[in-house]
Amino acid sequence: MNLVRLERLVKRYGDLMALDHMELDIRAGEILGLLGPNGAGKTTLIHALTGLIAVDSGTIELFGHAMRPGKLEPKRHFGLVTQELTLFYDLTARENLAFFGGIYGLKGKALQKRVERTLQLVGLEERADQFPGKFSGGMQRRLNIAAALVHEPRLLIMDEPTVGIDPQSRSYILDTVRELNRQGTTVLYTTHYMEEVQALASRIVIMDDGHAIANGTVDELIARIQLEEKLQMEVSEPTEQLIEQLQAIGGVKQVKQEGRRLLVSIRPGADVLEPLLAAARTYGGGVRYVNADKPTLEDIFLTLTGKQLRDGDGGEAE
Ligand SMILES: Nc1ncnc2c1ncn2[C@@H]1O[C@H](COP(=O)(O)OP(=O)(O)OP(=O)(O)O)[C@@H](O)[C@H]1O
Repeated sequence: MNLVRLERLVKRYGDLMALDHMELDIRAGEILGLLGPNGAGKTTLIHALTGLIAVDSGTIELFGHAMRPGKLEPKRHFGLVTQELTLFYDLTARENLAFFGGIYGLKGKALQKRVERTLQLVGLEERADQFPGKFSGGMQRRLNIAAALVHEPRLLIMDEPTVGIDPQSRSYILDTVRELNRQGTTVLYTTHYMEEVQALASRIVIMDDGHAIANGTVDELIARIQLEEKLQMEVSEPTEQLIEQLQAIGGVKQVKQEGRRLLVSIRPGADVLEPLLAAARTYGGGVRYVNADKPTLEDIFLTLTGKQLRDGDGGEAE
């Protein structure tokens, strides 16, 4: 079932097409990773999807309702974690959450229960009565996420929630997203960090120049763009005969020698490990070390867009 369906969305800023016939589905239960370089249109997409801006054309369907600015009903069912923190610094953590819960019409015991549950989920129950100005950057981000969660949305939309925070808070946030998803929340997760999407997302959409250029799991994307796999092998005696034998194995594209190390490029999906090891045993005096490098999302991204993902985001987490 699709919670979100975007069809042929167009958003222009003057001559610039920030969204250029963008298509996107979000399926119930998934963590969808949305990746794109600076200026690809990710934030514009999120703003359009959540009714914060009007689009020029195309359709937006959220939980079966058509979405447009000013429409309230679909807004009850999602939580939005924006890039900028949306917190009140003269309210405590608990009061912040009570405020955001109140906006959604929660009150009394029900509100109190949700606030406590959400504080616990993001690990801030000990800090509940403190003001966010006293928090580390990572803790402020966690409170910001909690503010989007207190009404228990079906869909959580996160726009680069881990930019510029410490590794510990980052890992806490990733764990929280996984836990929420396990409990049934669908997640749209936008990030510059490849490894986050690779670790979290059940499906990935890559966006560039205002539209989707690829869509699938990491394995599907690798298979689709036919990236070669690489294997490093260290042998006791790297003879010429060994290299000839390795090159003759079906599926092996190229063998390069660096001292005792052999770098073997393999056609995608070719099952060559056993014959490689057998040749190395027979003609190379035995194998000392083997390491296989699968193509990463980074490789996929570079191949598809010709761009590095992190050009100038200025907010490395480490
Ligand atoms: N209000 C606006 N007025 C004019 N141009 C805009 C406006 N908002 C966004 N843009 C432009 O639209 C394009 C898409 O921007 P958007 O912020 O959606 O990209 P993004 O993928 O979220 O990038 P980033 O990762 O840098 O946040 C960019 O070229 C941006 O400069």
